[in-house]
Amino acid sequence: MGNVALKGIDFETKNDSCSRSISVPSGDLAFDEHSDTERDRDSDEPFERGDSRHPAQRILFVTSEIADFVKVGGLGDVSSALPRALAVHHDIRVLMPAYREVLASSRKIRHVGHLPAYADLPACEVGEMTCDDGLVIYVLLCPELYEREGGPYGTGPGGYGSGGWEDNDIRFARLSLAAAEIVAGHAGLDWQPQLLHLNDWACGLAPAYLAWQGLTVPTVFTIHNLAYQGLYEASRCAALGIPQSAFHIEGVEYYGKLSFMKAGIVYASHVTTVSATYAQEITTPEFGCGLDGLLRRKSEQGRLSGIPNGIDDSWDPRTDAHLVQAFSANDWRGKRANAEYVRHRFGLAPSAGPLFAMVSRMVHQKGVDLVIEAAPSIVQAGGQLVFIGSGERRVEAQLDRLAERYPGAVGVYIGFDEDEARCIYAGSDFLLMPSRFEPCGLSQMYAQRFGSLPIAHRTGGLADTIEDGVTGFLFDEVKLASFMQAIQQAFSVYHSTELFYAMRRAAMTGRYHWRQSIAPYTQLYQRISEEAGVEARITA
Ligand SMILES: Nc1ncnc2c1ncn2[C@@H]1O[C@H](COP(=O)(O)OP(=O)(O)O[C@H]2O[C@H](CO)[C@@H](O)[C@H](O)[C@H]2O)[C@@H](O)[C@H]1O
Repeated sequence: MGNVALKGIDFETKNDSCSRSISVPSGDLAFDEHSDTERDRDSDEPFERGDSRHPAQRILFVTSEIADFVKVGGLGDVSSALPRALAVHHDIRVLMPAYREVLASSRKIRHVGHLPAYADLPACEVGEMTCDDGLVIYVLLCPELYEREGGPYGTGPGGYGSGGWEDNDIRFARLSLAAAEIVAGHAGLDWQPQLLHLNDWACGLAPAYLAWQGLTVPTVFTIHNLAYQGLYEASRCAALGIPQSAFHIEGVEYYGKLSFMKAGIVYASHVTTVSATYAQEITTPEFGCGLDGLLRRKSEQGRLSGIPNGIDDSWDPRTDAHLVQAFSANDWRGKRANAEYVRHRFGLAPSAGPLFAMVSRMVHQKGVDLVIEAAPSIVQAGGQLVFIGSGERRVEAQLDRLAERYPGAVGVYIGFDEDEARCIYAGSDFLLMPSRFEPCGLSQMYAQRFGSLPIAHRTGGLADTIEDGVTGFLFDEVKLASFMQAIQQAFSVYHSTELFYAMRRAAMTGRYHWRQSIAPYTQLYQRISEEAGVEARITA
């Protein structure tokens, strides 16, 4: 079809089983080699450093993983990309534990601070490292807590859930307290943040430690996944320096246990999550993980909001050096080269049928059980499947059995490999994402950018970032019948080449860039700083 502009054109598939029409979104879809990315850059950058209407602030972004060194899932991506996006306007620095991977990197670490022991939390040093692009990362040097063989959360699959380190309460209370001490100016650094941006349960105690010290510091607590809460026995409070008076329903107590996640929600100035739909969903019993009442209250007070994640410039099929062949929209030969590579890599037979992929932590949340159930029908209809991920051992074993049952049609790689993941997004035709819940989801955005149409449950960020029948397919119920309907539509579209390519092109123009997050975060930082009575200093 060449470089056609689809503005205003409705594609009507001739196939009955997929008779919806697609009106291709976002105006001008004419592709040229410089298309959307450059246009986005011009239009989505709302603030300049020194914009007096929105004072720049000194922000400490606290995280338990960052893709530069160690990534278990989406939080690693966010921690790497969001501070860099916000740095166009703010003086933002990162704090994280000095894991083995951090120490093994070639970056120089300068000792800049010291934090004394507190309760059972050991003393530690603060190191400072500077990335090539100037991002400053403070690392918490405490070898007995962080320097060990295994993932950031434990030795278990994917690092989450079972198999967590036994002293995770101490490890992440230490991280939280360090953040509180740095913002209070007690670490001896020559830089003092005005605001803390905390992420997930591992940093949840930070606003609580501040509150218990009587300090009013603006804090944002971002929930990336409410299902992982950091729950510990009540008897651990003393070891973590948590006052007995805080162990009640309005404090850190959660059904008789201590909850780091709840501490973050209760004590932070503002709670965000990573999509508008998930922000609403977590106020309901179905998605609230027992915290929906508290979150409803936060929402009613205007202290809960959803700011969607984005993707960074590295996710661009025209320039991504990880790919076997770079490609742009309409250059389907380039995309096919990646498909051939993936087929070869996963031992699949050459095929003219569609290639379905799942790139995910293999856990209940992600609905991998549904994909396993759907697999025989997909294969029977002429499709092939590749899986890359790790997670629950039982699920991994099921995937291995599936691959044995369908040699040449199903390929499985149990493990984590970002390079391969990128090739899979580039080579696949459809990405399967039947998540039971999904706070935002990055994989579906990466897939769209790489011309792989997501087939996803209409929930959380998936509902917000996929346009059903335009850039992917959404289904309503986490049930095989509902999922299969969407898969059948995908097959129909695949066999209707013109429509398929139009959807691919529409998906590839998705405007999910971090630049779009700068304004909402900046406005939020400003608001809570004003509320906390903190004068945000203008740093021109
Ligand atoms: N085997 C493998 N090899 C290589 N890469 C792999 C991989 N398995 C997964 N990945 C990568 O890990 C990331 C997964 O991120 P997601 O946001 O989709 O989900 P996750 O549940 O981890 O994140 C949580 O936090 C993020 C961030 O806020 C939310 O978007 C999300 O909804 C929430 O569940 C993607 O970059 C994906 O490519």
